[in-house]
Amino acid sequence: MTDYQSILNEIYRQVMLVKDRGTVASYIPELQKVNANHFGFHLKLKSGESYGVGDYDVPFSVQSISKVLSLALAASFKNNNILRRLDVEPSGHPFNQLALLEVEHGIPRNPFINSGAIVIADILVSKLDNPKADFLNYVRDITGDASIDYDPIVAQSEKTTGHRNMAAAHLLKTFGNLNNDVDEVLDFYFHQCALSMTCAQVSNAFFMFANRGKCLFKKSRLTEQKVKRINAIMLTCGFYDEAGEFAFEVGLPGKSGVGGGIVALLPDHFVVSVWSPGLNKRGNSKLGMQALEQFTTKTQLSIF
Ligand SMILES: NC(=O)CC[C@H](N)C(=O)O
Repeated sequence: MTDYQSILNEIYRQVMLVKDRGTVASYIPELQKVNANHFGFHLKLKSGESYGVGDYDVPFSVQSISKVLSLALAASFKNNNILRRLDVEPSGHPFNQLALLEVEHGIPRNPFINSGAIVIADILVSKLDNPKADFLNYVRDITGDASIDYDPIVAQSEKTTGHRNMAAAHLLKTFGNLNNDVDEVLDFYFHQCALSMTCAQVSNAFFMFANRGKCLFKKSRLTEQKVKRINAIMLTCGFYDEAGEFAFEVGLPGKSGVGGGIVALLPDHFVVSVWSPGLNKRGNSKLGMQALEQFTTKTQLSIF
């Protein structure tokens, strides 16, 4: 039997030797205060068994990792019109790029770049009675963990500095691809990104994507077919202009966030979550990518 804990310990030992941990995100001022030396790694097998090393129980700002959960909730509604309002192609550009949105008439390339996630936020604002509370309850529900919450300071920090997202939302509005009030949609989006979760909680939230739509203790609202599709979008678009590199090095569907978290999964096998706040040039966790590459190499478990 594979000794997962020893594999995690070995990865931890190796990443601790790395000198260049990347750069902590600074465009959201509150994120810059996070200590770059954190490192957490958590593995959850389909059987429910869990393994962790380092700071896997320390909460961090999940940022764009939340975009998969908002997509999952939006996709669970009938008549969501998702595929009429955005595409499912990799953008090959940074997550906050605006040029493509203008050229492509307000149809975002995919739900994981910011403009696409803002369209998904618009759908949720339309569908939910109390968008922020209902989305939080959804995340608590799929993880079975009522302690998960937003970090209001991070949300406020992004609200005061998120001019590119404001520009994206206004551009979407001019193309008729944003139905609600721009400020209301962005307030929801900034809170969604400011969810504070540990690696262990992120693994639990993403368990349903590795388990054909079933959460740890209950059925999710997602059909198997929708899970298959969301996993495909994670593989092709989860890392923006580094999606190819992640598939090449790690070989799993996954999603990153500028808080330094990455979650990845092998359908029917496991979910793995890693957190190291230092980012590479493309805004993905530098050590996180390295640790996941080691994990799929050592275990020989990837979709390829
Ligand atoms: N890649 C990310 O994690 C970006 C999320 C961040 N909240 C933003 O909108 O810029």
